[in-house]
Amino acid sequence: MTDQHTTIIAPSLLAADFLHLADAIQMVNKSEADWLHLDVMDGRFVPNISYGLPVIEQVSKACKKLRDVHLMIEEPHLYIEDFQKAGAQVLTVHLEACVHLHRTVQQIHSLGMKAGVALNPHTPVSLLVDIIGDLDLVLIMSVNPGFGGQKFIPHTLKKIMELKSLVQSTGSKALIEVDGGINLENAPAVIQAGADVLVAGSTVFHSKDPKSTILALKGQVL
Ligand SMILES: O=C(CO)[C@H](O)[C@H](O)COP(=O)(O)O
Ligand SMILES: [Fe+2]
Repeated sequence: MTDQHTTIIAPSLLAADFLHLADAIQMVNKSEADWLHLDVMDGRFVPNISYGLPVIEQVSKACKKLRDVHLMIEEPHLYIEDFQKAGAQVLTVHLEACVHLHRTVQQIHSLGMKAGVALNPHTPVSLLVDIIGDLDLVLIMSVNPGFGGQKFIPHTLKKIMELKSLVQSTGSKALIEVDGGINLENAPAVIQAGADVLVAGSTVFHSKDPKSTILALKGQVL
């Protein structure tokens, strides 16, 4: 999607203190984070409900970083324009939730957003062969979607490598984003496997010094 040499860090607001969202956004604005990751859960595609359009609209007004919206919802095609109006800049839908994935990607692009497709841990990378050329981003779920604070599933490292080969062999511009259970211990291996973007919720927002943790995730210790 963009020429970049350092890893993009996208803190996930899911792990922030919801009573003090403004503080969390100011921290992200002042940090070396590149994006803000926003997780939308509908209680149907995943067994949890997070936050939705009104929250993203307000967050977008205050957030100076790129808004990376991860839709864990059924029938996401019904809400593409709503999320664009709320301030989404990258909009990621789950392959498992889309019957007409190509049409949904076209819809996202027609509204001026970057389009991402997310894969659950059990969904093979090979299912992307006929869509990879149209994507700006692929999100590899490294936990089962629905909750923050879960443990990284090790076999997803192999999927990141498979996706990297697919991206390189097809000349796709898609960035590889990895989401779930990322911490300071596993981040180097995830980057080594081919990740361009690391999502980190608990590791950033539950740390004593979130700004330093963001730098450390990038491999630049303060
Ligand atoms: O999509 C998600 C969960 O479905 C979140 O982005 C992810 O879990 C981030 O949280 P953590 O870094 O705490 O695992
Ligand atoms: Fe996410």
